Amino acid sequence: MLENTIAAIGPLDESAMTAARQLQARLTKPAGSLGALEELSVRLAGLAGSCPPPVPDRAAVAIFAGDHGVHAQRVSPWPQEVTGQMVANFLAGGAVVNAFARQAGASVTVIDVGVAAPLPVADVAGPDGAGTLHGAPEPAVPRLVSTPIRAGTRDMTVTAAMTRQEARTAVEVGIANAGKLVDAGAGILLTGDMGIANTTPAAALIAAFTGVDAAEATGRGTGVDDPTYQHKIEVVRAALRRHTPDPADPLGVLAAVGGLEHAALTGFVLGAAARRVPVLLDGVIAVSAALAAAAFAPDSVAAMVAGHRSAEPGATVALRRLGLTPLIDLGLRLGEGTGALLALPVVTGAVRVLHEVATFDSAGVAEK
Ligand SMILES: Cc1cc2ncn([C@H]3O[C@H](COP(=O)(O)O)[C@@H](O)[C@H]3O)c2cc1C
Ligand SMILES: O=C(O)c1cccnc1
Repeated sequence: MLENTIAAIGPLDESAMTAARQLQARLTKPAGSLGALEELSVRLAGLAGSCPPPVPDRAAVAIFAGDHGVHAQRVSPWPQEVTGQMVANFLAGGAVVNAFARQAGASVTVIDVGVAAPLPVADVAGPDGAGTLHGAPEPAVPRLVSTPIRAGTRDMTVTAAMTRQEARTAVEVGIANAGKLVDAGAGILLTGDMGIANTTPAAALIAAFTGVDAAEATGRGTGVDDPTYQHKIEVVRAALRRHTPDPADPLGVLAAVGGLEHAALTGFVLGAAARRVPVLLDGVIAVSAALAAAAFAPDSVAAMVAGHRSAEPGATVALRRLGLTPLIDLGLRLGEGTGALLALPVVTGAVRVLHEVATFDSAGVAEK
């Protein structure tokens, strides 16, 4: 499945992009006045192979959840059980991602690729547990997809986080879920993540794929103090020294220093690119996975839209390498898919312009 997906990923359609540029020039606004939205609309036309491209409606956020053996190195102040507890919170509709998904009208799917604790989902009451909704579209009930690959990764400072086969299975779970959501009608996919300690493998992936030092790729995650931050950098450095991952072998990099949700997100991005559907990236976990996707298939970058600039320094390193400019920059450092959801109306707006705005000719507006 991985090889077929990579083979299906191709470049943008130049003629659709030319048509979109020409249409932008005829719309009733000064040329270039929509800034980054104009180039985004052109790129989405190239991705869809049509002008205008479809409005990216029926947005779907996929939250890949997993645990991390490297948690044993005390790289996060939070106990590992929080991963499963937050999954239950997502399913009950009570997390920040749920509030933003209701606002954006996006569906929420949680995919368990390796949460260590048994999920306490039997107690989940449903979306009404989230309290009163104010004027939001009726929320789709968050769904759980249960495809655990192992009960968390191994500790990457001791051994490879995953076998190559486990990493491949996780990538393929991501591809399969992208395909299922697109088949169900999603016009845009959004990345989400949950996994206590997952900013540590994200930093290791970013250092491995870009070659920056561990100190540049590593951030404070949920908010570690100064001594823990220095220790976290050393943990990332030790893992890289142990495995010397080869950036030309993305499956090997994911297996050595990645996480189950990072690998699944890699597949999710590849799956979106293969189906020529845009994938809106969230924060540092998403962009670390996007680097792996770009290593598998350089053309997959054409399907990626950077939702926001995470406060994690590694995110900026990764975005620079991918050549992506984030749509919003609000100092967020939460994950879950929250930054991607906030950026969704920007993407929808960029495409809606091509569908709905009058031309100088049709509206009888004089040109300069
Ligand atoms: C209550 C809570 C909700 C979260 N939602 C996302 N994350 C985020 O924080 C975690 C990564 O940070 P670190 O590497 O420092 O552990 C991930 O689970 C990520 O999704 C959360 C973290 C917590 C504690
Ligand atoms: O950028 C993110 O997505 C992020 C940052 C800190 C903690 N968890 C996620």
